[in-house]
Amino acid sequence: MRLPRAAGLLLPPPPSPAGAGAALGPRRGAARAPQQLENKTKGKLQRQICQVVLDHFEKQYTKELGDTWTRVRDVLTHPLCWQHAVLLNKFSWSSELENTLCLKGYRPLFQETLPYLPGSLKCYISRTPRRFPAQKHQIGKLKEYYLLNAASLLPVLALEVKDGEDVLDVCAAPGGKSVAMLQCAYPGQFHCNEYDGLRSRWLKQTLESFIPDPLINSITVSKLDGRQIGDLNPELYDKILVDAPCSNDRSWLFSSDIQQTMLRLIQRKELSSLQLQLLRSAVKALRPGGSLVYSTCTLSKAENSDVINLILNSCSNILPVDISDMSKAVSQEFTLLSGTRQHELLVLPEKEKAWGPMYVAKLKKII
Ligand SMILES: C[S@@+](CC[C@H](N)C(=O)[O-])C[C@H]1O[C@@H](n2cnc3c(N)ncnc32)[C@H](O)[C@@H]1O
Repeated sequence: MRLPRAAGLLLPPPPSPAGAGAALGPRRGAARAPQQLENKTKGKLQRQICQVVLDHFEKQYTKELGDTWTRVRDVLTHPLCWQHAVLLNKFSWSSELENTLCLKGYRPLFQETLPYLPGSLKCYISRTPRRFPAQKHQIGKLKEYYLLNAASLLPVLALEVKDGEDVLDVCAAPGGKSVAMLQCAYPGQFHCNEYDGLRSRWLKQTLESFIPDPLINSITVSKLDGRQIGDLNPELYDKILVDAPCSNDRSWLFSSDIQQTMLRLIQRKELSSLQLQLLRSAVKALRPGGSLVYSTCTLSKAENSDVINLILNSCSNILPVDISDMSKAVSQEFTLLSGTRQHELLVLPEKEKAWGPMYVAKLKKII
């Protein structure tokens, strides 16, 4: 089955292996073939930046982020400096894998004390942008690790899922954050939802690749419009993740279909309204006393703090939750936008810390 690429957890193609052509040796006459092969490979790997999107972002993010945007743009437009993290699967743990990672220069991502960091959540990163090979799906065999943008773990850590809690992942495909939550705790009910049919199949396949049998049977996977879940399942969950559909700055910058790109840019304004509706639905689905985390992988203020302000100003039973202790604890590994409020953070990609963009906000329901 050929599956679409992930939104939010996508990684760039790996850097071209050094000297790929040269490795074939210096035979005269044959010299052009490896060079051509190398150029062809490079061509595939060096994806084209979509100028329309870059111009659009340039205008908006210069206004919103000032000089910071220039540094972020330098990372976003150079996939060869993008990094990836290796999230270990506790259900298929291998000491050999950890040894290999260490030998290859990887180290554990979280070395500081965080307000919430279950020992079972293990993630390795490398300073250099090399890519660890992805594992193929094999029927009957669990995968040992998941490759992801390390910032994708921050919404999961902010949610603080504990054993026995009823959890909903509203926009779950391809499933990276669902898998990460299941590394942290054994929820009572775990409900993963994805509206898009194809992506929902992808989500199922991710869960089957990482989660063992008795546990996978207790997970509900649905294909609902997340905007309806609040009415269908009112006050059912202790913890909810709304990892919303968003502009996805990283992948939009490399769009190759100009018509689709123009349409996306025109429809971009409507994303905030969809995000707000998903949040309102999540608020309904939350039990009093429960909490939710909202996240996106865009820098856009309209899709981040503006959406959170709207929900805070329109729902009297919703309060912001202070996540500044977590922000402080992760500030060694992630570059965070300064001046955000205590209930939110924005990860800015930077050289050698090329994680994000990732916006995270935490809210709780009081009655
Ligand atoms: C940012 S991605 C989620 C990534 C996922 N949480 C992960 O970590 O792998 C957002 C997802 O929301 C889905 N989506 C879009 N509209 C939706 C809706 N109305 N209800 C539920 N999901 C929706 C998209 O198809 C997309 O898969």
